Amino acid sequence: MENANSSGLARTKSEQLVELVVSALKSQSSGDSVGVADGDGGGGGGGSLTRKSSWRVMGASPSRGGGSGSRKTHIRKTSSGVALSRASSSMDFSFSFTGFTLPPDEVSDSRPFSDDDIPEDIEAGIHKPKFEAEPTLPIYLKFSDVAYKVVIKGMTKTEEKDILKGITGAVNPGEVLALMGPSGSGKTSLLNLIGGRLSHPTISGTISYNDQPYSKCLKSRIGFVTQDDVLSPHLTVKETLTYAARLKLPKTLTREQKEKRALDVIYELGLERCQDTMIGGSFIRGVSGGERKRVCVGNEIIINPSLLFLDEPTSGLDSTTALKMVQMLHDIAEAGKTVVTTIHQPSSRLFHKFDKLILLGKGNLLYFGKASEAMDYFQLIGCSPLIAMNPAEFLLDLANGNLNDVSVPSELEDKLLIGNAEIETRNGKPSPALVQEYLVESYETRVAEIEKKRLMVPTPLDEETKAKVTCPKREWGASWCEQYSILFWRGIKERKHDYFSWLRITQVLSTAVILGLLWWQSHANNIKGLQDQAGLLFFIAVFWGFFPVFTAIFTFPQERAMLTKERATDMYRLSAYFVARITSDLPLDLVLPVLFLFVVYFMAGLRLSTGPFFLTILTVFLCIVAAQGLGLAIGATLMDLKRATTLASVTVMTFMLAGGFFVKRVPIFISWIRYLSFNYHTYKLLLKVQYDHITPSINGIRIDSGLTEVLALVAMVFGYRLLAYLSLRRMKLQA
Ligand SMILES: Nc1ncnc2c1ncn2[C@@H]1O[C@H](COP(=O)(O)OP(=O)(O)OP(=O)(O)O)[C@@H](O)[C@H]1O
Repeated sequence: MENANSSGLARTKSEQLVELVVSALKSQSSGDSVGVADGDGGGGGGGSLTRKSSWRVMGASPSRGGGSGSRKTHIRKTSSGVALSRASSSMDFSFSFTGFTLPPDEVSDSRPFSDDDIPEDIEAGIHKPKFEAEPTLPIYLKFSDVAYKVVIKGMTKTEEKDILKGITGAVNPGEVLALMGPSGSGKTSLLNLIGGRLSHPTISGTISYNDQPYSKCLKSRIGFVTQDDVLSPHLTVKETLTYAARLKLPKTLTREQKEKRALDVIYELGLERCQDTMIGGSFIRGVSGGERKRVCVGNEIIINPSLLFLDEPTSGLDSTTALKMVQMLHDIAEAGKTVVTTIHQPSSRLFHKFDKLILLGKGNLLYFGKASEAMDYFQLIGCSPLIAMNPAEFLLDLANGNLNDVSVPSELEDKLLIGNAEIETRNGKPSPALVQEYLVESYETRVAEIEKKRLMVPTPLDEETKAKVTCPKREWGASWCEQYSILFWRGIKERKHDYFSWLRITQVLSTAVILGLLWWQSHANNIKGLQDQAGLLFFIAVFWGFFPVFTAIFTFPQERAMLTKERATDMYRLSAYFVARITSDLPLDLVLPVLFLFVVYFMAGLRLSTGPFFLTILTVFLCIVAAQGLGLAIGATLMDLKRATTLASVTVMTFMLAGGFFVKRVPIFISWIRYLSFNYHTYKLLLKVQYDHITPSINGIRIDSGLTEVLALVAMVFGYRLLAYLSLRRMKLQA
């Protein structure tokens, strides 16, 4: 093993410190981080951040990038202590809110990277200049007797289901609270409730933040990492975090400071090597699962939150990566944050990283207290493992009511002796329901009251600090114009892949060539030729009415999860998002029709003059933008792709039939429908552009000034979009 002394780069700090670290390394056989307190640093109980120096001493392997077999020693000093880790075997990233540090030079290599890779700059032992992070408000979270039920409407009857039944708990700054329990026990519901994400008339109990109720301004102090990683697949790690920083961080910071904060987070989370790699998704190879999770965490910690909630941050990760993740949460808490996380089946090493634990079973509270004391508590009530067991496995077995390899409490044994078949399972153990009942009762009689009394003790903060969790109005990180500009460019980056896909270009160009060949050098100098060309113009009006509708209906249903997540943290105004979304589509949407018309116009020999050519392009643009509006409105109103595509196909077909080409004599009671059809207005405008110098009417359609058609299309452009916007607003209220 190499140690710090072997690195020439590490000799810039005092020999004493290096010795201290080396001895710590020797004593550390597990590979976990070792923190050596320097003064009163470590705990973070008070929660406020102090300015700290931050430097790292790295025992680098001789070659940058490191041989696969080499072990690397990481030493980090902060004023709160010296942190050391051996990255090859364990932690290759750690979090320190002891002050953001300058990131290394950008690493050009963007290959997908393994979680075990060690960032080159860390190996090189570059000294990081200190960064001043604003201290965060310490938040004491308490919740008492929290209950939540839902009404489930069945085919025949409606019944109430208790999701949470009187849950009590608390977590302080500097602590990590783990919510554990079997699947469906209510962990996510509890997390959403205490994270201010769930409001429902059936919720009862009290939840307080520094003894104050939830207020909207807490949103900017809370980070919430959801179970599903909602990220844009086409953005790189760096882009994702930079956009988040620019939108979320306060207006008082400059753009450069915000971008630097994003780089600091990348550095703190050990994401340097993949910062230029796309996030990826189902169809695009991107970063690894562990990196993805870290990006999600980065997205939330970028605002330097006081309270961090995480829903299953370790799900889908291997045990080493999961341990790194939990170690990181531990580091975040140590910097004075309050961390609450749900966890499924932690390894025993991971279990011991939690300060407090809540064990849930079918919505009941089975244990709340120090994680380290959970085993003692269950031993006290007569449930001890009979074989060596991972504590988490033991607790989950209990929460499931499974007493295999666990001693049966005497109280339950007595009940079994009475010989009631309903309470006994085949292997002679008490039934899960009976075990659950016993555990709930034991907790209620032995612990619950004491814990509730403890919660009554006021938070150790002065009134002014406590009041900081309430505020009259919310603050945006950026002005409306900045939000618009950031979201506009983000939209362009996200979707440029879709728009310029070769498939789409081939589709449009091949249609154009086929049309050009079918109408090759057609002439409008006789009635038959005129009618033929009118057919082509009608097809153009239908083609460019059809495509935009069917691409636009996907817009909001596909972005719903992202929009809900980002709006939940007040990242931007809905209006800024909406305007950015619809305008960022425009330049890209207008390129393809220009290509299309260049091919068709000249191959088909339409009116060869500059004015009509550009007016044709303008007419098609107007048609596209109006049709897009319809697609956006349908998508935003229904928010369900199946229903949206069904409605869109019926509407588009109706508009096409009412477009004035197929039926000339429409019954009066239904003839109004043509005025709703953008195909009709586009067709009329195209006829005007091509033939107003030849004839006053074609196929029974009168050619007039064209003003009505332009006004109708403009009204559709704005009207449909307004409808879409209002539907999104309504969706937000429901979310
Ligand atoms: N809105 C709801 N309507 C109906 N049932 C609900 C609702 N919300 C939660 N539930 C039910 O409540 C129970 C707890 O759900 P929750 O998601 O909180 O569990 P969990 O412990 O987080 O599960 P997992 O570990 O599988 O994610 C589940 O049985 C779930 O089906």
